Amino acid sequence: MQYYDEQAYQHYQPEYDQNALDAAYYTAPPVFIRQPLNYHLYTPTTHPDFVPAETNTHFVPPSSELRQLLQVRSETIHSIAPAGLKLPEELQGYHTLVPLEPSGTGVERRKFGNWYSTVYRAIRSSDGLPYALRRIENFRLTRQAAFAPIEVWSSLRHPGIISVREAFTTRSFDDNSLVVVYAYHPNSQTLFDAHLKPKPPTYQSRYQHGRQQLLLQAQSTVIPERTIWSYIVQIACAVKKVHDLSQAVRMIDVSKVLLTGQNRIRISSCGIVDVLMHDAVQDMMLLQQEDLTMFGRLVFALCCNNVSAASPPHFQKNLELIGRLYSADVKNVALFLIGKGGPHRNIDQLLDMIRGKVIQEQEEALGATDRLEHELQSELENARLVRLLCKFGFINERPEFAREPRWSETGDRYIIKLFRDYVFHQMDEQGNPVLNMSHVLTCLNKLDVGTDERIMLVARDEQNCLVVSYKEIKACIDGAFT
Ligand SMILES: Nc1ncnc2c1ncn2[C@@H]1O[C@H](COP(=O)(O)OP(=O)(O)OP(=O)(O)O)[C@@H](O)[C@H]1O
Repeated sequence: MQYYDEQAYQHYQPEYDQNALDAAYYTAPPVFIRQPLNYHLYTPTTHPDFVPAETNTHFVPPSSELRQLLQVRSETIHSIAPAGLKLPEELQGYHTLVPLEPSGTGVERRKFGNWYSTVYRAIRSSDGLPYALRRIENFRLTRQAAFAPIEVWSSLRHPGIISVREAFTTRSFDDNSLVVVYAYHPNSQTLFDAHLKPKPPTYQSRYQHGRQQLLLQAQSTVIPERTIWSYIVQIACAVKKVHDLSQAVRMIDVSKVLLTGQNRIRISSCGIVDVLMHDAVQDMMLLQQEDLTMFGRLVFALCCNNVSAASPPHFQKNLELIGRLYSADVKNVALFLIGKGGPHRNIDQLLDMIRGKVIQEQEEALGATDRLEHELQSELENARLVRLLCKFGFINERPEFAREPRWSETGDRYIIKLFRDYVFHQMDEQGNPVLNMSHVLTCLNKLDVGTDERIMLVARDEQNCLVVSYKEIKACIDGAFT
């Protein structure tokens, strides 16, 4: 059985030190002490050879990392905005706004078409859930009909597209703003931030003449080919879905495609361009062609680590760079998308070109569902054991009911008390308490099932002992609880 994984904590930074604790003890404000969680206290149900929980699979990180990732996401959801931002208290049924991007002087702002935009997280009052609100500043809606595309987008669900909830205009920011509400994916990053943003050099250690040296080294900016293919397949599937509905995505850009999980990307900001450009007459065929071109530019940008890699005057040089860094297939896809596939190219032709890669992606995705099912299995155990412990909590040690025959620790209830001692209060030869988590989990799992295995329960004074099966103890607990 694998339990507590020490390695999972080697990067753990306790958020306190003794001085801070002492100071906090004597001065009133309470401190939040974060205890490291035992992410690994679960009983595996399948041999790791079949569902490798420790290895890093394409979409799912190892168990310990996965749990920490989910924990950090949960912490992010509950974080609050720094004071003094003067954000609206309430906005069309949303509250507790938190900006998702830095603001203020010195922060470079890119435009969304002709408009500045800001993304906030906010809680929707009606369901208490977090959403992402993209606000387009200083936008005046001329006709209500401009919201028609939002209806279409809000009924579209696809794993490669961030779902749209609704859109509205508001004056709560002291201007005319358009707000489109999306599903919120905590801790997601734009592809630009994840891959193209210049990264600070890191220290690498190496040994020379028997001594360790730390050297500053630039981080590699080359995205592995496997990742590039995964992104291409995911975007292609999302575009296919949209084009099949006779719509166009209209915004495929490294700053608008989000990395929401390990190698998992989703197109964000859908529907906004449709509202902003509602008054312009549009030919859907042309817009769909434009989608493919934007997709091609994105592939160029990712492969060359340069947002404008597909633009003149360096197009040819960058094409050669792709040829050097990646296989001919990647280069062909980039060229096809950028326009060399002819004026009538379509998403189905692209999907035909990358069939092998789509199959590989499908296998990885099925592997990921197996892995997650395996992880869920341990959570299931978790929930059952918590329920069992709650029952124990209700039943054990009720001195106030000592004379009440239905509660007192006689008969069946005496067995429960002895079992509690057997599970939690074991002593070693020197009389020290034994804190053996795997013993506790094994006992509780057997109790949960009610196995026929028999154990010997010894009274504290060691004068009496009882041999009972887990099945009998389970019946005692159920009886007492009921
Ligand atoms: N649906 C969402 N869920 C979670 N985070 C999101 C969502 N949409 C956007 N974000 C986050 O909000 C931040 C700002 O998004 P935005 O699209 O404005 O990116 P940007 O890089 O700041 O681009 P721009 O300069 O165009 O504003 C990004 O960090 C992005 O990850």
